[in-house]
Amino acid sequence: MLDLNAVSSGYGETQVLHGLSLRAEQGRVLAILGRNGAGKSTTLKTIMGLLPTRDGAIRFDGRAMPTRPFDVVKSGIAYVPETRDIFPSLTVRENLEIAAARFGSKGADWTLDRVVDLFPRLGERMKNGGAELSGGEQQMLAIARGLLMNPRLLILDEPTEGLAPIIVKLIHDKLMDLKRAGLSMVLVEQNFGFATSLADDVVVVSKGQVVWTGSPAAIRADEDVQHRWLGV
Ligand SMILES: Nc1ncnc2c1ncn2[C@@H]1O[C@H](COP(=O)(O)OP(=O)(O)OP(=O)(O)O)[C@@H](O)[C@H]1O
Repeated sequence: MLDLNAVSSGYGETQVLHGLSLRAEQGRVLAILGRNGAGKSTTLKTIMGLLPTRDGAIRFDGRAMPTRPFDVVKSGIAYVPETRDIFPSLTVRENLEIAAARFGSKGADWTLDRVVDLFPRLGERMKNGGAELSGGEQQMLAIARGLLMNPRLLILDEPTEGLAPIIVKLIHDKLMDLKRAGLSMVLVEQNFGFATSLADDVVVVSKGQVVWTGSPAAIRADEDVQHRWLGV
């Protein structure tokens, strides 16, 4: 579904990805793991067109990925950034409506009602401003907004960062529901247990390259790999 072939990218003079290759398969969850600074977020930003691909190629469903972020989203990829990026001065409803109006389509699968069914808490907070939400509620809103873009692939950067264990479990269960419903996902996550229990496939990134590929069961069983590449 999504293919990165020897992709290089970075910030100004700093090259961060050095020929990174990976594949995310249709209907599966791919977890990208690695230490801080390995290049995981940079990989996601490059996929989304927020950073230009300097070398190599990205393909989505066999076609060259568009270069503008707007066109990447239009092609069917929604991105939930680490910073969540909700509009703090708009209400929950307005945050959702903007996403639906900009990227939704008539007869689309995901509607306001459906994301509120998934996250009832958001239904209770519809009139609250983005800035009034807890971290967990902001994450729910960021995911709901992504879904309203009706993606074929949902990309999440550290969805559990800074959240209390009970909210981490809630987010886990919701993402599991989405996975069971057949949604393809790419997940960057520091929480090893969270990532390996959701994922079907795992890649480990170090210094801007993929250094290990395998199944969640294989990496859970391999303390050497965990120690060497994740510092677990
Ligand atoms: N805006 C930026 N300008 C310059 N360098 C950056 C920028 N953002 C990240 N970097 C550098 O790129 C490298 C990879 O960062 P990246 O955010 O992709 O790491 P990561 O694997 O996602 O880790 P983390 O969990 O810390 O986010 C790091 O060395 C980082 O300092």
